[in-house]
Amino acid sequence: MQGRDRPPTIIAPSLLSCDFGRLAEESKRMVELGADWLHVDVMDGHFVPNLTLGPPIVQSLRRHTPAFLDCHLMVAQPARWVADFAAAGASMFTFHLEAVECGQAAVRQLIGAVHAAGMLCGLTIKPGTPVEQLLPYLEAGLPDMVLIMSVEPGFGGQAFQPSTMDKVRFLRSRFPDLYIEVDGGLAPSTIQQAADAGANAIVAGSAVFGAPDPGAVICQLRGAVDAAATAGAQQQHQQQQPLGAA
Ligand SMILES: O=C(CO)[C@@H](O)[C@H](O)COP(=O)(O)O
Ligand SMILES: [Fe+2]
Repeated sequence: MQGRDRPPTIIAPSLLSCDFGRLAEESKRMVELGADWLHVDVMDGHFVPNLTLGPPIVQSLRRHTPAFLDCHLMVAQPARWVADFAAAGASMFTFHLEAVECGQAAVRQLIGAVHAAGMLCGLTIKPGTPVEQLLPYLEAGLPDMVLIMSVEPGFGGQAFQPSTMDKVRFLRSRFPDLYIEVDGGLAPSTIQQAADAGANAIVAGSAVFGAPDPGAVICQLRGAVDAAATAGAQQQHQQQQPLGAA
């Protein structure tokens, strides 16, 4: 997914905030309202203190939608689940760096296994994990995406942590073409901070599903990210002009 240009704006409603009894309809509705991806939060009650869904539900959902399923694995031992998520039809398999206990070699091996299984691979970190821990993998061009958590993983509806945007700024300045996703507390009231920091992929659960007009919220989130990307590109262009050029 890496090229020379800044990656496209992606809005990914988090299905964690939908009515799970109507998962297929809600997924279709989000795509019709302009969602680019569907964000699927997988929690195991161990890595995080909450329990959600696993491969059988992803497989059922896949029968109802061709949408990009952006699976965020908040699980211990993510390597155990690669084959099952691939078979279920997951598009992106994003795992937590904190969940891999055996060091850099194990992380590299897991990224390779995700790719070999036919999925894109994302790497994610909690708010307390230093962003530098991602660098060995990014410098080697291994993950397709980085997910910067802007809340402690485990629950929807938490308050956005603005300090986590420093990590996004840091990554965007070094990797202009990297897919950088942010997740947690994103809403019309907080999107500007994520957009200005350089995030291109936005996960939003409660702000979208809790809104009277979810389509308008998707549109607002997209507008803020697009505008910040355009402003950033203009600034870069001006900086590249020789002194005295118009
Ligand atoms: O991964 C998570 C929570 O752990 C998220 O994907 C949440 O589902 C986002 O929900 P909001 O903060 O947008 O309500
Ligand atoms: Fe998530």
